[in-house]
Amino acid sequence: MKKIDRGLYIGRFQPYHNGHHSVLKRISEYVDEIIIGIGSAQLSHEPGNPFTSGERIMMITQSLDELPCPFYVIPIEDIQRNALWVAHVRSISPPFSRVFSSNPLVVQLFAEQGISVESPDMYERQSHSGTEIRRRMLAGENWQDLVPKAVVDVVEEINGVERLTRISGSD
Ligand SMILES: Nc1ncnc2c1ncn2[C@@H]1O[C@H](COP(=O)(O)OP(=O)(O)OP(=O)(O)O)[C@@H](O)[C@H]1O
Ligand SMILES: NC(=O)c1ccc[n+]([C@@H]2O[C@H](COP(=O)(O)O)[C@@H](O)[C@H]2O)c1
Repeated sequence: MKKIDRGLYIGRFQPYHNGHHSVLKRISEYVDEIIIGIGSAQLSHEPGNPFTSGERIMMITQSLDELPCPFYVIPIEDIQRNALWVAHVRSISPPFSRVFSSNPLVVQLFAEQGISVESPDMYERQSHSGTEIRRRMLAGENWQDLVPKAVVDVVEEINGVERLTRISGSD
């Protein structure tokens, strides 16, 4: 049976931005397939987590139409027990042999289960973070240049900036 080198990349993607996009394009050069795990999938309509998992799936899928390897996007809800989280992820994900994340808790939890985690280099981190993009959306500043065009289209389709403004009590 052929062993497929499948990598798991986890994030909240609130929203998906050019930093995530550059990491995924880089990873796709050396794994056979990629699983993109949408963390905190149950959260939406909060200032720090404005978009639903379905909306995040649209952002990611539409941005990655030219990725050179197959990819899967799966929602992963949080659970109350960190010690069981890796088993939870494995129970719902396609099988994977490695993980990509820079989140220290994610790195620790997978390492404790004997799964190596690679932390890809950051891409222009000062501007390319979900926090900065949400701040710019609220401030009426340019956020569109920090995300793939497909993400701009999805945010427009769902009136995402208006939603974020309302739930942040900023209008
Ligand atoms: N600019 C970037 N370049 C490369 N990787 C990034 C960048 N920003 C975030 N990541 C990584 O992407 C993964 C998912 O992160 P996440 O979706 O929380 O993005 P974030 O920009 O850090 O969001 P937030 O600011 O909302 O916490 C994490 O491993 C994180 O380290
Ligand atoms: N106990 C848990 O449910 C648990 C533990 C570790 C990470 N996570 C999730 O993994 C994701 C990690 O993504 P970030 O790197 O974007 O923070 C987050 O959604 C976080 O909530 C969940």
